[in-house]
Amino acid sequence: MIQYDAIIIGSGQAGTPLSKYLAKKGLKTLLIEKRWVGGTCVNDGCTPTKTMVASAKTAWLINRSEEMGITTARTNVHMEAVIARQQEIVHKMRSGSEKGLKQTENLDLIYGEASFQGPKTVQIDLPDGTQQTVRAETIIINTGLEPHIPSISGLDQVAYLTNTSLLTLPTLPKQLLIVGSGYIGLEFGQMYQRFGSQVTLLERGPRILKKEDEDIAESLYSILKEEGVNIRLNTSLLSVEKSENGYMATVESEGQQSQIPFTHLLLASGRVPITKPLNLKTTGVHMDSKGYIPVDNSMQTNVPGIYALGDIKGGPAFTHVAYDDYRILTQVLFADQQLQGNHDILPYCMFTDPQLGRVGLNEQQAKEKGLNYKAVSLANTSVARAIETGDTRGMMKAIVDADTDLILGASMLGTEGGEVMSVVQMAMMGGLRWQQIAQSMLAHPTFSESLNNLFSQLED
Ligand SMILES: Cc1cc2nc3c(=O)[nH]c(=O)nc-3n(C[C@H](O)[C@H](O)[C@H](O)COP(=O)(O)OP(=O)(O)OC[C@H]3O[C@@H](n4cnc5c(N)ncnc54)[C@H](O)[C@@H]3O)c2cc1C
Ligand SMILES: NC(=O)c1ccc[n+]([C@@H]2O[C@H](COP(=O)([O-])OP(=O)(O)OC[C@H]3O[C@@H](n4cnc5c(N)ncnc54)[C@H](O)[C@@H]3O)[C@@H](O)[C@H]2O)c1
Repeated sequence: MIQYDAIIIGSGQAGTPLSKYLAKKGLKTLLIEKRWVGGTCVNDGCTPTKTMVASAKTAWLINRSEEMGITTARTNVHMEAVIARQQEIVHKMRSGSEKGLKQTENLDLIYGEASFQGPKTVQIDLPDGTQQTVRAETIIINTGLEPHIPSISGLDQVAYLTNTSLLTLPTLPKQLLIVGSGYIGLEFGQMYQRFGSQVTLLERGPRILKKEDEDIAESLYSILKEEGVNIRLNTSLLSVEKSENGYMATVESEGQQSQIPFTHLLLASGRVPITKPLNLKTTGVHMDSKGYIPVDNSMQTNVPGIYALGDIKGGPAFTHVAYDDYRILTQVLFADQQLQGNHDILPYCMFTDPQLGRVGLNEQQAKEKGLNYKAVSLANTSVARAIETGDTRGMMKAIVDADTDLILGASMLGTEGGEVMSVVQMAMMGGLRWQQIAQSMLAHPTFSESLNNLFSQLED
């Protein structure tokens, strides 16, 4: 049995940089990965989807080029080339990351599935069918999430897709049925509608984006409808079966059953923690009812020496949160500090087009918290940069504290909404009051310049 100082299970957005950091600090470190280095983000999350969103935007821009005074020949989408471009970028990032790990002194990378045999002992099931056992005083779990597969009658008869398998499908689905209208459903749904599929999104709730403000969700809903995405709200998928030309779905909406034909099915109804294979019962590490591993402010589980980072610990599931967990743990282990991620001003961005950049509180959260707030919004039809660049869809919205004038949060639904949101995030981090943004000189004509107009409405 090989003894290490630290073992990291899962090469995700926290585990990968952490393994290099620990090894550089002189700890004999082992990183165990069952699939691909880089985890979800690099391989079947952020990188491939945003690469394909860019291809889909190109198709969309070409299709409306006449509005900008340019005519082109008919648009042809070559799915094989779109997928090849995406895979090339993914492989480049993955192999760059793998090379960096392999070149790090004091660091071993072993491909295989890890499971605990005790609080300090881990077994690795290697790809050749053999096992290896390793030990360490410090063990970090960074195993992430996987797609939730809902129990739907007839699903075993359908070669359904997930966010992983759709990324290597070389053909364009004719009729793509998507279960779930969360980030994954919306990003893929719009992307494939733009590539030329007829997309139907099923959402069992009464609206898309239930965690976002209703006016923001409504604005994005209209944008997607306008592009031809068929969104069925209050609708649950009951069963699927083979039909003459593909498949048939039976759905229920407000007590009524109806049928939807489809050629491909994407399951995007949420993601679940990968904890089962870890055999945590041998460690005494607690899981919650959904299988997430709760941690304290120092990222430690209830068992001393076992830590959990990234999506597996529950809470917001984003790459930058996992990376922040890595930063926090390095402070805890080497600077003896108990830092806490500042999730009050948590930023995130959904990469539909237009993007939805979000930071801090939205109006419904401010209401739920009973805060004394003011909300202000600006349609992008009033944003000079949006008019000039030919895309006035969406809106800007901000929430401020009515007592302190500090900015509580923003929702930026618009072209480069993520970038404009980041400007507001910096203002929040710096403790600026809304008047300072309303009266500051911002470069003309940028999207961010319209923050002047957004916040100056509060002067009335
Ligand atoms: C389609 C999609 C798009 C996304 N887009 C964005 C985005 O634009 N922006 C954003 O911020 N976030 C995005 N996310 C979320 C983001 O990918 C995750 O939040 C992030 O990857 C979480 O990182 P992590 O470190 O927790 O784990 P992961 O990146 O999920 O890595 C976990 C790793 O652990 C490995 N593993 C699991 N069990 C074992 C085991 N027993 N033994 C060994 N290895 C194991 C897995 O194979 C995996 O490589 C997206 C997610 C998806 C699915
Ligand atoms: N741009 C980004 O940052 C980005 C992009 C993609 C994913 N992600 C991360 O991945 C996580 C998972 O995304 P997701 O979209 O899979 O999950 P989600 O939980 O965000 O959304 C799932 C949706 O499916 C609906 N649903 C669930 N079961 C259903 C059913 N049987 N029939 C109809 N609707 C059903 C839910 O009501 C919900 O609206 C996100 O929370 C996010 O953190 C981030």
